[in-house]
Amino acid sequence: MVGHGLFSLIFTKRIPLSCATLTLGCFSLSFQMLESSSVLLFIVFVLLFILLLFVVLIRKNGTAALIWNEIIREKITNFIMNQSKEQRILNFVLQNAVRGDPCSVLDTIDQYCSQKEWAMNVGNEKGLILDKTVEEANPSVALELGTYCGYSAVRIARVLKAGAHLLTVEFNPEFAAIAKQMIEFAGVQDKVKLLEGPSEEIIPQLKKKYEVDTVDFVFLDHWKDRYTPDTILLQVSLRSVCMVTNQNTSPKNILILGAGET
Ligand SMILES: C[S@@+](CC[C@H](N)C(=O)[O-])C[C@H]1O[C@@H](n2cnc3c(N)ncnc32)[C@H](O)[C@@H]1O
Repeated sequence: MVGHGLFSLIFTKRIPLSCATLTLGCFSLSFQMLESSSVLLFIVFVLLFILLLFVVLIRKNGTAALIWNEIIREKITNFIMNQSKEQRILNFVLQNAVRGDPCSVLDTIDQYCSQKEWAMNVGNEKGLILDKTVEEANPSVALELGTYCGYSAVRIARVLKAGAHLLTVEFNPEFAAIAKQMIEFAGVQDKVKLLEGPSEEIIPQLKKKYEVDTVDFVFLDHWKDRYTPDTILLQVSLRSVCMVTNQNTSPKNILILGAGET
């Protein structure tokens, strides 16, 4: 009807042609706008729905929460702050812990990781079992595979007897650099030697390069696919007495923290 009226107006020349073209253009434009705004609205609605689903998933599902926190959120924070999570942990310790006090360093790391960002330290709960196991083994030479930021290295070093020392192995250069600063700040640097490199290369060199004949205590806390091969390597290369791990996928005769003896 509207179209017919417009055409009759144009053909009876009651309005100029350019004006009619403009009116028609306005009509089609507003129709297109209406169409595109409803498409836009639909897209916004779908995105909001996906977001809602994602939030529910993160709250209900541990894996989704881990993916969100460890991959997406952490990458975004790293990008915005131009800094890694491990660097943020170290900075928090440098600003809030007491220099030369290992317990204060451990408490500060625990505080940061429980309140701000989760990190793969052994933590206080398993840490208490680790302390007890080290004290019982009373090692002269202890070995840790997987230093990360140095949390467990500080933990082990602070309960070692006088004259004893810990060798800790880390293949990630960034983590190794952070752990060195953490160990120094905690004041246990005289008891800890950080060996940078993959465990599979370091273990066979322990005897010749680092003059280690026996390790009295081993804490396996690196990637779990290396547990069995590194245990075998340790048995071939050295005499190791007490082995402790943080995971339940380890070889037999190794104490699993929090799970008793296997
Ligand atoms: C679970 S974290 C260690 C946490 C640390 N023990 C603590 O409780 O503070 C595992 C660490 O092992 C290191 N790692 C994994 N495989 C390794 C290997 N084959 N040699 C040396 N380091 C390794 C990783 O880079 C990571 O920093």
